[in-house]
Amino acid sequence: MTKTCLPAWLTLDDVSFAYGRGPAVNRSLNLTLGPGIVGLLGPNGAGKSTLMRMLATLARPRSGRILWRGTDIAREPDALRATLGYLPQDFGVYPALSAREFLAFLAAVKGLPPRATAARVDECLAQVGLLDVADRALAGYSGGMRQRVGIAQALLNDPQLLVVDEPTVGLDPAERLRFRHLLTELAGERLVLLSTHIVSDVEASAAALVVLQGGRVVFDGTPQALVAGARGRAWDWTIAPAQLAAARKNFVVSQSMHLGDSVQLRVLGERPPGAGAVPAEPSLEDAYTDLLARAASSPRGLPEAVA
Ligand SMILES: Nc1ncnc2c1ncn2[C@@H]1O[C@H](COP(=O)(O)OP(=O)(O)OP(=O)(O)O)[C@@H](O)[C@H]1O
Repeated sequence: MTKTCLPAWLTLDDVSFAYGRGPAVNRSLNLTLGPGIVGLLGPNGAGKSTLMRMLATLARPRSGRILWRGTDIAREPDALRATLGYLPQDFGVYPALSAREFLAFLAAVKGLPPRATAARVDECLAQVGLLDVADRALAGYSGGMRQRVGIAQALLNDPQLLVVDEPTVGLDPAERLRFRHLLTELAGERLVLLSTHIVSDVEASAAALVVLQGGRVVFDGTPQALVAGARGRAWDWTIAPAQLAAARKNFVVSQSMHLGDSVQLRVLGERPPGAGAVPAEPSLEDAYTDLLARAASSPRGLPEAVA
């Protein structure tokens, strides 16, 4: 996927982007991605959507190059567009249309050959599990079903690069799970770039993670490597409820659970937070929380251990 995996399908070479005055993506963006699911994690405002818009050829980097299989997409955007599927964060549907009508419309917009459209639309609806309800008006679809329509439209041209921007926002847990399974099924020989700020969205499926913060890549590697970076820095600590506010203020707390008259915390940091704290095995969520805290406190935004 990133760094270690070949072949390199998508390469970002010193990419930067700015809206007006402030940089949204800094000059140092360098990534090499291959097929499989790549989770793009980062807090709000990290630059995930901006990066995805550049990959979808909707925004041009201010500097640097994005290469799709060796071709600079700024010079030859069609090389990528022909094989790109994109589900934007703000994907909207025409509520009066059925899924089948809506996809047929988008197939025409995308220039699919008219004779092949009906069959391809049904294939895509089947892939996302919506064939049975294909003739129902989209107004009656749940949020999760609408997102699956979004994936179906992104699949119309059988893309090699599928860019999916925060697809699970607003979905209930069952729909979220179903959506994750769907992306795993679709990955195969595609590069699926899935952006989210929810670690569990990518925990089970992504073989590679890229973490952005403040427009910089602060981690690029496997989930296992991210967890390894937090080993020795996670502590379980049981305190009285009255100490909770101070603990939150003074330490990086990734989890807290009230147990009767005490509170059990998972704290991240170099040293034990206090008496009675015991070492713990960090989860991916812990490692991500730790990474963001370290990146935020580092002057260059890059923690030494993961740079
Ligand atoms: N159209 C715009 N004009 C000006 N600034 C923008 C615009 N879109 C985004 N930004 C700024 O660029 C930075 C990166 O935003 P971006 O939407 O790419 O982040 P994100 O990681 O996708 O965040 P979120 O999870 O909230 O969508 C932020 O500081 C944001 O305020």
